[in-house]
Amino acid sequence: MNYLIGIDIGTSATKTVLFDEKGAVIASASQEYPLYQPKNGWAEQKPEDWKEASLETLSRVVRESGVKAEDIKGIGLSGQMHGLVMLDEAGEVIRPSIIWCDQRTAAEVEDMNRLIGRERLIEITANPALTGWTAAKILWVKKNEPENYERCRHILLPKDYIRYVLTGVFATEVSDASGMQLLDVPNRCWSDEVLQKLDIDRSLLADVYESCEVTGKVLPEIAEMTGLSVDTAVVGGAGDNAAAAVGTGIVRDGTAFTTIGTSGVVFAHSSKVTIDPKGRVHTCCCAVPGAWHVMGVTQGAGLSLKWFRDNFCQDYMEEADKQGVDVYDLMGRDAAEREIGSNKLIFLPYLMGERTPHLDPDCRGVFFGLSAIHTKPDMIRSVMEGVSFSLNDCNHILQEMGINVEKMMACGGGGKSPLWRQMLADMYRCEVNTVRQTEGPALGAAILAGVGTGIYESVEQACDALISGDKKSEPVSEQADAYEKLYEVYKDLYVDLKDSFKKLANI
Ligand SMILES: Nc1ncnc2c1ncn2[C@@H]1O[C@H](COP(=O)(O)OP(=O)(O)O)[C@@H](O)[C@H]1O
Ligand SMILES: O=C(CO)[C@@H](O)[C@H](O)COP(=O)(O)O
Repeated sequence: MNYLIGIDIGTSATKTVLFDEKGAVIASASQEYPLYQPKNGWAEQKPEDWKEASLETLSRVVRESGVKAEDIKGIGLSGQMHGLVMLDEAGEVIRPSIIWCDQRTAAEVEDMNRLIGRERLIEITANPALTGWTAAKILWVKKNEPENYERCRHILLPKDYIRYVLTGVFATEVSDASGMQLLDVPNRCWSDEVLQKLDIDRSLLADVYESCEVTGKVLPEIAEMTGLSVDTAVVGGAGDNAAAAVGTGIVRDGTAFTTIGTSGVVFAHSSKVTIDPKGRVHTCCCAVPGAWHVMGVTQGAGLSLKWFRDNFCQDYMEEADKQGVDVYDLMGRDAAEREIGSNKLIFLPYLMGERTPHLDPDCRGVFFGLSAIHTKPDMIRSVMEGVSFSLNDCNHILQEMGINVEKMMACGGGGKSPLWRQMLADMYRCEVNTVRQTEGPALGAAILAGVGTGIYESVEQACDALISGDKKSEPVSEQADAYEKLYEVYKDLYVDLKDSFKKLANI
């Protein structure tokens, strides 16, 4: 039997899973790490933490599975997108990674529009200049930390740094590279024009592969440390959303998924390049060769619920420990008992600014309508509803663009919650389903490794063979009507508060 490994470098943790070629989980391990917020709106993580978590979880799955090293044919990498990793001549990390939800680069976004022109940038990179994307972060370091920029010899994305650790190779692939804003997305290669206009040296960037292509093999010292073989191939892999698409079988037109991880994403597969002229959703290459995807992004989805748990739910955490159950399940159980609209309490999930639909780094979270009647379960429900309203914004834009969605799946940590899935089904007014295989991005990355090493014929064939449907959430029309009224208020709130957010940011 052949075996494959998927490694997903998430924002909350790295999750590594060893699968057999039929897609069964043989062993899995995960390791968490912190998110640093040195200032309001800034977000950083340490690449060294990702490295330690990747090597530790790899060693654990290889050891615990008892599988022979030579039977592990390939590793696929998946990871949080857009993060900037800078390495010096010796391959050492220069500074903490500025990650996807960091919002410090408003001035650099303006610079990009001035240097390239908004329309031209969209034509080449399929997206407008975005604060969370890598190019603006590179310009920020260049301007604010010239000594670090001077020392920099290699610019990598989070999962591509792990590739370098495992193989010694500097490589990336089209899906994640799309989120750097330096890629010619329709033609799937670096854009000389963008690089030249932003004055970024091409030699700093890694070579670009397709997601299934083999990029290197495991280094001898890593094989020794983890129990892997030097013959194990490492394929391109994919950004976490493109990998989750493969892991949930979203590889054909008409299919889409909503993921609630730290961020929230509504993702639709597209066999052609489809661009929102207003730039509210992203268009990227997907992991299926010759195809793309469109996705709307909520900056603080699971992040909002985690923030609420960490700061206000000590009681739930103690109770969950006592009962030996998941704290989110306990919180969800109480929230499910509250009525739709959380007793007229509306949450705006803009804790880290917002991308879709506002593209606004300055907006922030709001509880609107607080009354003395409200209790903690109302607030938990309100957070979950607010995140769902934001995902509903994403879904509306995909519809407005004429993207036909016949099948909507749910995944990510928050996708495990039946309450959250029901909210999405009601707001979208369509079925929201899950797949039996819950490893999402890790499974997607392992499938890509299987295609690259010749175990599977194609991504589509592997998905058809390995992925099967599970739970269904059907929309309930009275609930959908109730959410629709609340959604109108939710949408108005941003319009009403936009200027106040800016004023507050400028103090
Ligand atoms: N049982 C659950 N019910 C609701 N939300 C959950 C549950 N488990 C996890 N979550 C949410 O999912 C988030 C983590 O999702 P995950 O996909 O693992 O994130 P990432 O890929 O960003 O590391 C948590 O922050 C939490 O908000
Ligand atoms: O920025 C994006 C997509 O554009 C995020 O989806 C990141 O890729 C982080 O993902 P999670 O840690 O939430 O999975």
